[in-house]
Amino acid sequence: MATEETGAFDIIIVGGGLAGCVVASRLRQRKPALSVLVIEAGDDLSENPHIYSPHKTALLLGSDADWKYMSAPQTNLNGRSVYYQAGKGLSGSAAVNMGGWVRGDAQEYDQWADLVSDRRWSYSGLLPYFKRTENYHNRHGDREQHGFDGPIHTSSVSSSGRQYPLRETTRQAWCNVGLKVIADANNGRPQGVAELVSNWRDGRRQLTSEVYPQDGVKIVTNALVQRVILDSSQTATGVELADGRTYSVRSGGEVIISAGALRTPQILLLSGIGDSEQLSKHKIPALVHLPDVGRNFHDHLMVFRYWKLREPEKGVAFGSPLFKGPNFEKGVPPEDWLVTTTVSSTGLQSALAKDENRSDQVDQSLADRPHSHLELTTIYAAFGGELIGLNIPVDGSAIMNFYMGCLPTSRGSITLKSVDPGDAPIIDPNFYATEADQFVMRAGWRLLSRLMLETPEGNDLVAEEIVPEGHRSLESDAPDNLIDARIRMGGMTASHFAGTASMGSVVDGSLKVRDTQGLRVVDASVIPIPLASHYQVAVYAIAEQAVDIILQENPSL
Ligand SMILES: Cc1cc2nc3c(=O)[nH]c(=O)nc-3n(C[C@H](O)[C@H](O)[C@H](O)COP(=O)(O)OP(=O)(O)OC[C@H]3O[C@@H](n4cnc5c(N)ncnc54)[C@H](O)[C@@H]3O)c2cc1C
Repeated sequence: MATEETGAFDIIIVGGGLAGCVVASRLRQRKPALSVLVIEAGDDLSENPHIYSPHKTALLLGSDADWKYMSAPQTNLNGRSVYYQAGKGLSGSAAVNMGGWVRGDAQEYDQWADLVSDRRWSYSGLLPYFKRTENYHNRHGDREQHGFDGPIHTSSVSSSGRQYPLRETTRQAWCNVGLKVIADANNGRPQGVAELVSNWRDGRRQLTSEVYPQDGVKIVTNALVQRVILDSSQTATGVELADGRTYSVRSGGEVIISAGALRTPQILLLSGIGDSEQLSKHKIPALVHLPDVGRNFHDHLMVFRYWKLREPEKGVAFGSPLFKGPNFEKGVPPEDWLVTTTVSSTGLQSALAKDENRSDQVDQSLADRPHSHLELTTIYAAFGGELIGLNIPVDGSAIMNFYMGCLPTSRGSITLKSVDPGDAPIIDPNFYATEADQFVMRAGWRLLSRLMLETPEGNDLVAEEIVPEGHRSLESDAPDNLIDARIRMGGMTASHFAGTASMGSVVDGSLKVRDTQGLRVVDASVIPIPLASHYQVAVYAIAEQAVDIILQENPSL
């Protein structure tokens, strides 16, 4: 039975994740008189013993701080379902993430702004907000590009004092495959070999709910929001929880959905906002027909490869008793360089042309200049091999590569499984569905083969590739079908899910849900196209800009 909680708030935020905590904090800092309510499905995670330490991050997988989703079977990944970790609790996925601080390439932000005809979302439009979040580790860094008094302290491998034995070897190997070292990849021009930057601060996670103080914000945890309540003029008047409790916003106030890209579309749909056909299938009254809710789901597909070291006794990888010391506790994963690069434009053009025969939504501009299509790294550890049937001992005898396609053209969806908000939605990233994505991922595979098998440094370092049963090591000239087989076998999410309440179709440039009043979405759902970034940086900036927009555009607050 519905029970109404007393008092009407100025602002109700659904989801106390990364974006929700930023918006709540900044609104109260700017206007202390505002009454702000945050409703979060999970716990306050600040007491969780595994949250703060980089080396305990792996223990959060499958814990109470993880929603523990499985995707729909992926046709193009051998029918496998992919595990989707997502943060559940205050600070959301920022409480469980790896801490990579990767702003991405200005080109995609500019394309986003073009798509929605709103320069606020271009790279230069977002730059003040990237800077507002950031407390950049290099005091001599570029002041045009970096912030030095924001709440999030960044650190690079060297600024944190980490010293890995393979630093010079891996740097040289990347140079030998034709890539250049750059001093700063977080200035909108990331292509090259750059030191990994993260937001571990002296080896400790900066929990969003702490570094963005929640003073004066009313926070309700362990409370699952079922739907937004709309009145007859489609104005948001409050929210209803799965247990029947309701909370109201005062006239002129706002409901902000910040439940993340997997759950925000579910809440919209359960509120009667979405594709009327899907809503009628679930007998939900269709209040606002917005067919794109839950569509345009994009995510980065990532793949690991493993290498047996020639001289494991040298202690260059995690697991060896020689690989230790406080420097190794200041961040994860153990690696020096993050590499961003493009692919051959002629190859990509012909892949895009093949896709065009099947769909009219192919973005040919992806091949018109050198976009940041690939991100790659060498990690001085070997984990996650079980996924492809490998049992690699954690004894320092192996290292691995990670790589991901940054600008996928495959699009998936989030749809309702049922009307029960406790049921996870159907998560279908539709990975590896296009020729363009296959071309890019094969190019990444081949680049790693060159790096590890065809450079002097790789040859000195590596005895052989550790391959799943029935497969062989694949050199850079291996045929497409053999590379595909390995990608289909091991591909998984890089946890950069977005796009399910996209700007331009579901929300407008001011983050307002179309054809409604007093309702916005502020989280990764609004990102309309893939970015060559790790999304926490983008979401911090989106949330910071959202606060300016809300306060500028809503005179009643
Ligand atoms: C395992 C993992 C590793 C990652 N690594 C990195 C990285 O190294 N670098 C990087 O930049 N990015 C990384 N990311 C991505 C980054 O953390 C996310 O993009 C970012 O947190 C998204 O912010 P958000 O506000 O959209 O959603 P979230 O931070 O996920 O917040 C959503 C919140 O809403 C809550 N919620 C959901 N449904 C409801 C409901 N019905 N009622 C009430 N509350 C609800 C959730 O519990 C959650 O707290 C990673 C993500 C994951 C999952």
